[in-house]
Amino acid sequence: MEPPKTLKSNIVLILDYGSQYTHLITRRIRTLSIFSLCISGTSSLKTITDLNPSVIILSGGPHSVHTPNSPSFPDGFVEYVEKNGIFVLGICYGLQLIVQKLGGAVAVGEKQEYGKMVIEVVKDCGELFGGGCVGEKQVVWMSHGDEAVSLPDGFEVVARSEQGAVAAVENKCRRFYGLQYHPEVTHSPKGMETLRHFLLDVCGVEAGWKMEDVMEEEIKVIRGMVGPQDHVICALSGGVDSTVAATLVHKAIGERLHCIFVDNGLLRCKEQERVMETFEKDLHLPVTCVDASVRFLSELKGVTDPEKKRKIIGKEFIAVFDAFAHDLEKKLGRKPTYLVQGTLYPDVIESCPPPGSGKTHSHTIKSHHNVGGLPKDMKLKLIEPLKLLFKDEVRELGKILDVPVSFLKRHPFPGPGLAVRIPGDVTQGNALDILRQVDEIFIQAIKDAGIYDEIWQAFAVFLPVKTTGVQGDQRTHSNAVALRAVTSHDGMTADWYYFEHKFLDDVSRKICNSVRGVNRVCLDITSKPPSTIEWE
Ligand SMILES: Nc1ncnc2c1ncn2[C@@H]1O[C@H](COP(=O)(O)OP(=O)(O)OP(=O)(O)O)[C@@H](O)[C@H]1O
Ligand SMILES: O=c1[nH]c(=O)c2[nH+]cn([C@@H]3O[C@H](COP(=O)(O)O)[C@@H](O)[C@H]3O)c2[nH]1
Ligand SMILES: NC(=O)CC[C@H](N)C(=O)O
Ligand SMILES: [Mg+2]
Repeated sequence: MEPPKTLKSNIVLILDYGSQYTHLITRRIRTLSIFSLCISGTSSLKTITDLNPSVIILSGGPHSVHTPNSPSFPDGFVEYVEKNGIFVLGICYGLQLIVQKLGGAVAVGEKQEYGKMVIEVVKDCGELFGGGCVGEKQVVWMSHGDEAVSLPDGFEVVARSEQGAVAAVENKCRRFYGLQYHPEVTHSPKGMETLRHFLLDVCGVEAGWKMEDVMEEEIKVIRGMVGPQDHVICALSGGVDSTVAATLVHKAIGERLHCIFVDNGLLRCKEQERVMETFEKDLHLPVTCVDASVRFLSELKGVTDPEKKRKIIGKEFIAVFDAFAHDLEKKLGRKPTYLVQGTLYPDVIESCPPPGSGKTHSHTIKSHHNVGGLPKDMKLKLIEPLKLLFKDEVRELGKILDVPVSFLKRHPFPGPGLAVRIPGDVTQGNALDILRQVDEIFIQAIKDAGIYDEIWQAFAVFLPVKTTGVQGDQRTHSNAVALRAVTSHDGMTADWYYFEHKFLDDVSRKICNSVRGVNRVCLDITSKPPSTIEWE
């Protein structure tokens, strides 16, 4: 994206070192009406100077600054920023990079800090948190194993974690600042306030950039891509993303859009019937349902590696879409050339570094079936109008497009469905059947308790272990299941949901009493990070 000319001096440039959250930083800053742009952390000095930023943010990342060949800013960077009065903020790896490059030291920390932490402001009159707040505590989200053990000359510690580790540093004169935690994630409740204060008050950036109207822009792009006679197919899952994507594309090309819902054998209890009914009743979009469960399950038989499972699912989806395009060709006399998917930015971030995004140092966490899981030789060209948006933004867009609230409020359900909730072979024993029953009881209990909307996503997991139980005075050796419910804003970070004990007690008894083959119920109490939301 080209920076707007008029705001050249108000650009916040993000140098990406591979953090899973780099694009959240970009997004959060844009919500402050400040233009921000993300490029690779190892970009040349010329690329950086050409953009003429007023603030540079160095992102987090999976590498350690004390290991050889870890990514860094180019030679001459420090001299350039100091000469031009540019403010630099390092976040996590970025802080460690500043410390190390300017003459301090970073080492593997005595304790690692993952997830929720409390930090305390230890310096009065610091710039990052403003004056007069020494002693103030706040909850922040950490994800690091290294720590700054000695600071470069002129730097001061402004905040420490409750474990005593450096949490924020600054050197006012040289305009270098660092946060060891992630202010950009919503699990750092005061993070946005700190970013706003830093950019507006400390750096003096002027907020004037308005987010373009995504809907109008996307409609223009789609009309430009698809010829006036071309037909397009849309993979519709009944979830929020594909529903919003379909509605948007329908607005752009009308009747030439053909939606397909695939039963891949990995759906939840009665999902096919429920989804088809709601499409017809609420959405008024024509949808063809294809039952492809046999081919998906036979391809998955005996496969235990999570990434292999995801790739197989991605490939099968495309094979089904190709066959649908072929059928349509017979009917319409013209083969659809485009496939609409409701791919979101987090799918892309976690699957692979998107080309041109500057994300060249990140690790692949998992191949989302609709991104990293796609076959290389697929013929249909992709239309993914939501590819740069996060879930909460898609819900906003859905509202503008008048998508019924019933759709927008649905918990996400991944395309690979129950396959990523049965670690190992999905076809083992009657795992799918057991999981469907347990999931149905759990979700119904959540709805009955009136807490569905408080939870971002909830589901059951089939554990491929057998444990000993006593049921009806008989010894049983049956499966265990786990329950997972999380709160989140965009699926990039998540916290586990605090159920009341009575709810858990009721639901656990109900599961063991009604689902044959289960004699133990566990609760997943891990945040993301260190876990991911799905188990595979
Ligand atoms: N059963 C399915 N049939 C057809 N397409 C599907 C199916 N499951 C997933 N897809 C495609 O894969 C994309 C990604 O799936 P994903 O679950 O992330 O999104 P969604 O289902 O649209 O929304 P949500 O995340 O709210 O469930 C979907 O947008 C859709 O294009
Ligand atoms: O359509 C999808 N295809 C996939 O392959 C996939 N993997 C994870 N998810 C969903 O993404 C969100 C984040 O999940 P994770 O923390 O497990 O990565 C959660 O909402 C997950 O349900 C997927 N959605
Ligand atoms: N999230 C990060 O930026 C982590 C930085 C570094 N890899 C560490 O573990 O300390
Ligand atoms: Mg889905």
